[in-house]
Amino acid sequence: MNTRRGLFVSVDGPSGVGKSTTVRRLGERLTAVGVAHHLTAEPTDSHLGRLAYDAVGSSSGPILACLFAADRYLHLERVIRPRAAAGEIVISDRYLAAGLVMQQLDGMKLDWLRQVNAHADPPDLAVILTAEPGVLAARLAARGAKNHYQRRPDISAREAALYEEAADMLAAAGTRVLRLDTSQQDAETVAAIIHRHIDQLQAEAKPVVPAQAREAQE
Ligand SMILES: Nc1ncnc2c1ncn2[C@@H]1O[C@H](COP(=O)(O)OP(=O)(O)OP(=O)(O)O)[C@@H](O)[C@H]1O
Ligand SMILES: Cc1cn([C@H]2C[C@H](O)[C@@H](COP(=O)(O)O)O2)c(=O)[nH]c1=O
Repeated sequence: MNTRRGLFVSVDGPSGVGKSTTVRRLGERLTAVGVAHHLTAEPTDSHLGRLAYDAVGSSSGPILACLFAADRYLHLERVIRPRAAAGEIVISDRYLAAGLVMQQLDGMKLDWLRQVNAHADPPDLAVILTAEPGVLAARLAARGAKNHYQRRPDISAREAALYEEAADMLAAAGTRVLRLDTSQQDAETVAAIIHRHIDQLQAEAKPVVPAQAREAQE
């Protein structure tokens, strides 16, 4: 029986900073040491996630904010909460911070975005990947833009500043935030740092005591 407590870790950060690459590397590391985990992402591949994804570029800020938040709530109900409760390490490529940042680029105010997302569980660890704007722009150019946000000329500096602000806000609200500057560190090194923090969080968490063992102790 798995007696370790599950954890929910989100990985966010500006366009092209390396979220997907880092999450994949982290998954490989956890697999190598036999830790039960689940890699997931937002938008999800549910009907709501597809609706949100397809609306990017053609819908206004309020519509996008509500669609992405609805997908987030479904993600929590169907994937994040049940899997973490079953003892898995759930790692999401984009989560709440994306909702607080991307829709500001669509003209929405941060306070309103917080309210729309008020019922989204805080992650046990919110990783915010950062890099110098010049590095971000170079990574985006090398990989290629995937959406209309990434084709804006000043996107890297603007997003980097908004993620800093979102990280401050999450930390002030009591969420454990890990900011990692990836400008000089490859994805493997970044994944190894996150892995160490996950180990630390698990060591701090009380193990789940199965009911029978608890009764025997009492
Ligand atoms: N730590 C790193 N150092 C250098 N290059 C990296 C690092 N992490 C990722 N990359 C490279 O940067 C590019 C963007 O990476 P990736 O697609 O993982 O970013 P992303 O943040 O998931 O992008 P998006 O915001 O579009 O979802 C890729 O070419 C990837 O190989
Ligand atoms: C969670 C979330 C996502 N978005 C946008 C940002 C991108 O355009 C896509 C995600 O695609 P990627 O492959 O991860 O780059 O969705 C958003 O606007 N708001 C959100 O909350």
